[in-house]
Formats: sequence, structure tokens, C-alpha cells
Amino acid sequence: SSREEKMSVFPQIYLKPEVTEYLKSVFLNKEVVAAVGQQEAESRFQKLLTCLSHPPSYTCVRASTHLASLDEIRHKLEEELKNQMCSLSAEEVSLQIVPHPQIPDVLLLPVNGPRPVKQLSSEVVVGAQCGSAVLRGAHVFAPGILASPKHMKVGDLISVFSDLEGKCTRGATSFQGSRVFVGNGVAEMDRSSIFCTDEPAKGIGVRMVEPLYQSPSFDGVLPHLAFLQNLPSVVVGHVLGPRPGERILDMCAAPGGKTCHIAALMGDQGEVVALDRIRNKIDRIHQNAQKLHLRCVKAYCFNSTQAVSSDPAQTIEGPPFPPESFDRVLLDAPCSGLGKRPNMANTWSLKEICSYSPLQRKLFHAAVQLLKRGGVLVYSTCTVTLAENEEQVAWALNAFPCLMLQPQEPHIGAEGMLGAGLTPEQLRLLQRFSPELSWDQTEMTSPLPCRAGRDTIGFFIAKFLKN
Ligand SMILES: C[S@@+](CC[C@H](N)C(=O)[O-])C[C@H]1O[C@@H](n2cnc3c(N)ncnc32)[C@H](O)[C@@H]1O
Repeated sequence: SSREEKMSVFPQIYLKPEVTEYLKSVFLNKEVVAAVGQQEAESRFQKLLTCLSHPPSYTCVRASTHLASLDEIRHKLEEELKNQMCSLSAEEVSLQIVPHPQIPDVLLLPVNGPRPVKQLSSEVVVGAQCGSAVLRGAHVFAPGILASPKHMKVGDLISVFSDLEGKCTRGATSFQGSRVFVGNGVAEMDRSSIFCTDEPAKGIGVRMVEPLYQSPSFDGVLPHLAFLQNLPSVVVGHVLGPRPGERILDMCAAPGGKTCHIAALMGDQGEVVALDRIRNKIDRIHQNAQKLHLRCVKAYCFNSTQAVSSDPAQTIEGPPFPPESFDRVLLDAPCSGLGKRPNMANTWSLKEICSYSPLQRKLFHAAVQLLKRGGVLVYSTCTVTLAENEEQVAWALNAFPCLMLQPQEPHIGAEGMLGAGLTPEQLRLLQRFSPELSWDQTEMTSPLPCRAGRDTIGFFIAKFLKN
């Protein structure tokens, strides 16, 4: 269709063939095929592979409504971004910031793209992660640069390419492997200050002037009021529903996006305990909490599978904790991450993709023990497999008879996917963000708030009550 041509500028996400086969068997499982037919199931799977390599059509900002009203934040943001864009030509400045109709602390900004941009002969190659950030409005930071022309000088106009499979060596002068064009920019550093320094280079290396997908760059813009976060991640905080004064556990918290949201929803009253296994990621949680003026966050480096204390008289403040210590627990589990967008290539083996389920169950065990009776447990992932989502729910309901699925508020994603043996009522209680379901109906002309509920990263949320 013409929309396909307009929307799909990148090839489908590249996965190892064994991973593609596996995912196909998931999306074309017996229950799904029986319900929608072979052809529709196949079509959804192909759309999934296509939309994963493309960025969502809007940028989602979580507004610090614990510090100012949404309207104030929207006006300030408009001012800031207008200043930033004054260098662009008048017709390019069409700034539209829209509040989400169902989520009281979300502002949406449309992404303009894909735009027709001409490739130049001078080329910079960046890592895939950097390339994805550029597609979501970022400039190129020096550490992301892998290859640059031999004589690149400040002010040179260059095309930026993303290295899909991580094959480009740092410091190369050219690269012919698989890569995609993400736009044009102006070099802010010359080659020698990027590669020939004792310390790793810092700051913007290439300022994007003609990005393929254009959205305002949020680097340093109102850092205490505007936090970039994927829409489903913001939904998680609301579904957890923390209240002022409660004690909340965020078991896999770094870099703390959801932790800070939870603290903000509590008006910074109570306690949010944030754990993560990786030490240097704990600093990021502290930095984010400080940036957003939140004091009720306590972050610890800890393996959450060991977070339950066997000593019921445990009195120290930090982990491990006695059973039934928390009013609510968030398990935003480490996962295969296959829902992330844009993601043009994933070089993982099937074994790696399938390695998360046992860890998720261990974490789930600890989560259930640490939760008070009458408390709420939210389980979430940013992946699309059944094994890490609906099958984990089926397992949990069986392993912990005290758990009951709960309705979610807001519920803007689809329901759970068929194939894990859950009942229709159970599936309706689950929230699965499935961008493939509306990839070619999500007209760019349809109103932004409508698009925003569907054109998201792939994501999954389950909410339980412990009796
Ligand atoms: C999906 S990310 C969390 C994102 C975070 N909730 C946010 O919204 O910013 C999963 C995190 O789990 C952490 N992790 C993995 N295994 C863990 C374990 N056994 N205990 C604690 N944290 C773990 C990883 O280091 C990673 O930061």
C-alpha cells in the first residue's frame, strides 16, 4: 500500500534466523491461528518485524506534575523548544504539544518523518544504540561515533549511518557493512578530538540538522520538569497506583524512570525502595531522583532474587527485607527486550532470548513474599514473547494461589495474547502494547492521542492482588 511505502523506510528488524523462526511460532501459535486465521496471524507477524525497526510517530514526555501543573509545564516546554528551533526555517517549526487524554502527566509531541533527506558523500558511522537515539530526536554524542572521514573538521556537513550488526571498528575511516542512513548533521568535533584523546571524548560530536525523523532534542531541556519515557512505561506507574505514605519496592529499578514516577505519584511522601544488581546503575537512580527533586527514593545495589530476609527480626534499613514489608511491589523484569523501538538488528541467539524466564520466576518468588497481604504486585516487560509475558502470568497464578489478576487503570493497550492457556477473562485483565495490530491503520493524519495508544514500543503489564 502507499502507506507502507510512506511509513517503511527501513528493512524489517534483522534477527538471527532461529530467533525469527521462534517468534513466528509464537505469533502463529495454534490458539491465535484458530481465532484470527493463518493469514491474519502471518500479516501481524510481518507488521511486527516492520514496525520494530521504525520509531514511534510521537515523542512521549512525562511531566513532573508534582512540581508544576501540566499546563504550566506544557507552556514552558513550548517556549524552550521554540528557542531551540529558531535556527530552523519557519515552515519547519510546527510545534504541537498535546496532553494525553487519559494520562494526567503525559505530553505528546509528533515526530516528523520519515522526511526526504539527501545523502552526502562524507559519512560518519555510529553504533546501533546511538543510531536509534538519533531516530528519536537525539544528536550524535562523541562516544557513539565509530567511523569518520579521515580529515573531518568542525563544521563539515556529513551523513550519519547506523551500524546494524556492531561490525564497524572504532576509529575506522569508512565502513561497508550493513548500515542504514539516519540523517545529516554538522560535525562539532574534528576527527582527532573524537578518537585521539587520552580520555573518552564527551559531548555532541555531530549536531543533527536534517534528521530522517525530526523531533525536538530534549538534551538539557527543563530537566526537572520533562522526563523522556516510553508511553507504556508511564502507564506502569499509574497501574501500580501508589498512594502518599506507602512503602513501595521497585525490584529492578535502574536507571529509575519508573522509580521516580512512583515517587512523584506519591507526592514524595512515603518511601520508594529501588534495587538493582548493577552498582554503577545505582548512581543513575540517585541522579534522576535528585534531578526531579524527589527525596523519598532509597536506592541500593542488591540482587533482588535474594531480597527476602530469613531473619524476621531484621531491623536494618536496607535489603534484605523481612517478608510482607511492602504495600506495593513493581517487578519491571529484565527481559529479552524485543519490544524496543526503533531496533534494526538484534544479534542475540535463541538461547539468549530464552534465558530470562527462569530469572523472572526467581524475582517473582521474592516479589510475592515481600508484598503485604492486600498489596498490589505489577509485573512488566518490554518484550513480545509469550514465555516472558502471558506464560509467566499463567505460571504465577498456578504457583501462588494467593494472587488474583486485577483490572488496570488506564488500559490503553490491547489485551493479552492467546497461546498461554489463559481464559478470555484473564486475557482481558492483561495489557499488551502491540504496535503490529494497527501499524497500517495508524495514519499520520489521525489525531496524536489516538496514535499514541497504539504506535508504542512492544510492552506487557500484569497487575495482581495478594490475598
Ligand atoms: C527493564 S530494566 C529496568 C528499567 C527501570 N525499571 C526503569 O524504568 O528505568 C531491568 C533492570 O534489572 C536489573 N536486574 C537484572 N537482574 C537483577 C537482579 N537479579 N536483581 C536486581 N536487579 C536486576 C538490570 O540491571 C536492569 O537495570
